[in-house]
Formats: sequence, C-alpha cells, structure tokens
Amino acid sequence: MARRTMSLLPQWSTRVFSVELDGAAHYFSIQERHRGEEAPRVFSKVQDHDRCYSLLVCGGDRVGRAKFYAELKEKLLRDLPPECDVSPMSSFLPNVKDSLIRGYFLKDNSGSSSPSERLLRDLIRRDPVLVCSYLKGKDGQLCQHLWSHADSQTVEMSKGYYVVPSQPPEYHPSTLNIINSDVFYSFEDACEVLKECGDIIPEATSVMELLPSRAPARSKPDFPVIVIEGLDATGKTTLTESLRDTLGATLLQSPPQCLSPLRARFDQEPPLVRRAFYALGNYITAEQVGQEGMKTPVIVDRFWHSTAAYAIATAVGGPVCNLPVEGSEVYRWPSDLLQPSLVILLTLDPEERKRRLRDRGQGKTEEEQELDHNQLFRLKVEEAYRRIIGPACVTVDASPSADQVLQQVQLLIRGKCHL
Ligand SMILES: Nc1ncnc2c1ncn2[C@@H]1O[C@H](COP(=O)(O)OP(=O)(O)OP(=O)(O)O)[C@@H](O)[C@H]1O
Ligand SMILES: Nc1ccn([C@@H]2O[C@H](COP(=O)(O)O)[C@@H](O)[C@H]2O)c(=O)n1
Repeated sequence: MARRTMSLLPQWSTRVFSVELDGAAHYFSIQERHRGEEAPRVFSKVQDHDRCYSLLVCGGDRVGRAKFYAELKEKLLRDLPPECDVSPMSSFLPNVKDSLIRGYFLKDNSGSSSPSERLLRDLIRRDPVLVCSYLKGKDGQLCQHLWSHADSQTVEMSKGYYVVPSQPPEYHPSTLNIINSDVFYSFEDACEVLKECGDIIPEATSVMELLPSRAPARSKPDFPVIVIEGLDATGKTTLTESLRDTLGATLLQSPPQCLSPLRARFDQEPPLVRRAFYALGNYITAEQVGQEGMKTPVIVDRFWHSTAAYAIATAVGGPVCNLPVEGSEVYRWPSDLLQPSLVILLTLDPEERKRRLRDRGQGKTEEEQELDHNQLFRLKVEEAYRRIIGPACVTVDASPSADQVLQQVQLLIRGKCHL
C-alpha cells in the first residue's frame, strides 16, 4: 500500500466521511465498537440489498492524484454496471486544513457484486486508491470494511467499523484544501506545480520558459494601474478599450497574450494544474504592468480577483453559504504580486448578461456555460470577488449604456487615482 495511504490509517477513526446523495450531503464517521443502542440510518436512500463501496484517491504525488481523480469518474461510469450509482464523496479531519481526500461512493443495486468488486480489485492493485465496502453487521448495523492490498496481489478485508451519522462540520470540507491546491499565494508555490508536471505535460516547460525568473518587484509604477473585473459579457472588453482610448493608457490582460496558445491545453487539466497556470499568468502580466506603468496609465482586463474567485467558486461545492467566511485567509492578496491602484468589478443582472451573451453569439468555454446554467456557481463567483481584499474591488453596475458605464468608472478613477 502506498506510503500516504498507510499514514492515513492511524487517524482513520477520527475522520469524517461526506457523501453527496440526491443533492444532499450525508456525513458519517466510524467507531470500533457498537454502543448498543440502535444508530439512526446514515443513508435513507440505501436499500438493504444495495452493495455500497467508497473509493478515496490518496496515494502517489499530487499531480498524479489530481489527474487520476479527474479520470476516475469517467472510468467508473464507463466500466461499472448501469445499475451502479456513482456519487462524489470525501473524507476529512473536521476543520483541519489540507486533510481532505476526494473520491466516489458507489451504490450498486445490480444484484451481483462481481463486476463492481472485480473493477475495485483491479483499481486497488494499480492505482492510488483506498477502497472500502459497506455491509450490514451481525446486529444489522452498517459496517465499513477497509480493503487492503497484500503483496500476493489479493485483497483482504479488515474487521468492520460501525458507521454512525455525524454532524456537518463548521467549515465545509471542500474549503479545507483550497490553499495551494486551487489558489496559490506566491509565485514559488504556483511554479512548483508546473515543475512537478513537466514530465507529463510538456507544455508546462513552455510556460516556465515564458516566466520571469522570480516574482517581479512589487514597487508601484509611476502611473496608476486599473483592473477591470467581472463575469463574462459584463462589458470588460468594451470598457477597457474605451478607457485605453480616453486615458491614453496601455491595455494589458491576464492571462497575457503570450500564454494564449497554451491556454486551451491547461483548461483541460484538473484544477491543481489549471489554477497554477492562471496564477502564473498574473505574474507575467505584473511584469508587463511594471514596465508599461512607468510610461502611461495601465488598464488590465482581469487579474488576480478572477483567478482566485473562479478557483474558489469551483472548489467549493453547494450554495454560497459553504464559501469560506468573509475575512478568511483564502481571500488575501498574494504577498509577492503587484497591487493595482483600483479594481473595478462590473456586475450585471443575469438576464441582461444572458442577452448580451446571446447577441454576441460567440462560442463559450465550459466554465462560461457553467455560469450560464448554474445560478449557484455564478453567485459564488460574484461573492468571492467581493470578499477578496488587498485591494478590494469597487462594484459598478454595468447595466446602463456603455457610455454611462465609462463615465461612472472615469469618476471613480479621478477620485482614486487623480487622473
Ligand atoms: N454597457 C453596455 N450596454 C449594452 N451592451 C454592452 C455594454 N457593454 C458591452 N456590451 C455588449 O455586450 C457584449 C459583451 O461585452 P464585452 O465583450 O465587452 O464583455 P466582456 O466582459 O469582455 O466579455 P468576456 O469576458 O466574455 O470577454 C458585447 O456584445 C458588447 O458590445
Ligand atoms: N486572470 C485570470 C483570467 C481568467 N481566468 C480564468 O479564465 C476564465 C475566464 O476568462 P475569459 O477570458 O473567458 O473571460 C475563467 O474561467 C477563469 O477561471 C483566471 O483564472 N484568471
């Protein structure tokens, strides 16, 4: 068994498990002894004849784990019998940072355990997974059996642990691993991820070649630096181009143009790699801002707020209340990244945004489509934008005409940057 898997076992009984079944999170923990009283059922939707299994991805290096987790769902949906439901699951130590392990929960009502168990045996032999099965104990209570893989390539079952319901934790489990998995707070931390994937993603080396050798100096350029943020189709391009023309400013963007040919490649990667790519794009843009900002005002189309807000909203499952609380360290500005003089967040009524998207008629990225049909995701991105500090963003209603929005933003710039 992989070293990381072994190291989990001593704390196994202090872990909480979370399974998303029928749109709701079910939390449970395990205990060695049955306390005698009848424990309430953890999964009301699991029938007596269902066979249940959990798979947690927890061995190997972090890039391998992230890639394997992304591929695992496809593999399970493809290779398991159609009567088998696959739901997201995780295991964590309540409120302990970096303790989250992700995986899937399988509920098989095909009546035969053989195909699922064959697949799981195969996975446990070859891949970084920890497998458990859930069976009724002698007293009728649900027991978790942790599988282990012995040298002889056979699978043994441990003694059962009783499954008991658990209270939802104070912090949503999906917030525990955000730092350095979804959001990176230094140039070094984001670079480390790309270095680690150089062998499996050749394009990572191309990105490294475009990076400055270290985080560009944070010293303020002579001229103001104004960042325009907002969801897609809120009018960023329209506004940034007008500001460039009216202020005689240089217009830059993050990710910078030099990363455009590599962007689609990194958009296919799991969050760890994808978010590190976008984080690094900000440092290339910061270097350009440092140079141009000595000559003219600089307008930047998307910067750090976009990188962090989308990453946080994607990582955190469920409704807005699951986001890390306002003031959490997750919303802080990276200590080595240039701070703009002003960040404007354009907001728009969802119906008007959809109308503008339709009128524009361009193809949409997967994340844009997600924003479109997933109201929860859109609310989480907007709320995360608002919670980021160092600088915080100033919200501007983008529903008036393009000219009126421009005037409103010019007023703010005059007030804050004396331009
Ligand atoms: N204030 C406005 N009123 C009406 N339409 C607008 C306004 N601003 C922009 N538009 C139109 O809305 C559409 C989206 O605008 P724009 O491309 O500037 O948004 P964006 O935020 O840059 O989008 P993306 O992030 O997807 O590139 C365009 O067709 C644009 O002409
Ligand atoms: N600084 C940035 C800019 C963008 N992103 C990610 O890209 C997507 C939105 O960009 P568009 O060019 O399509 O408007 C969005 O999905 C962000 O995840 C980023 O992370 N950082």
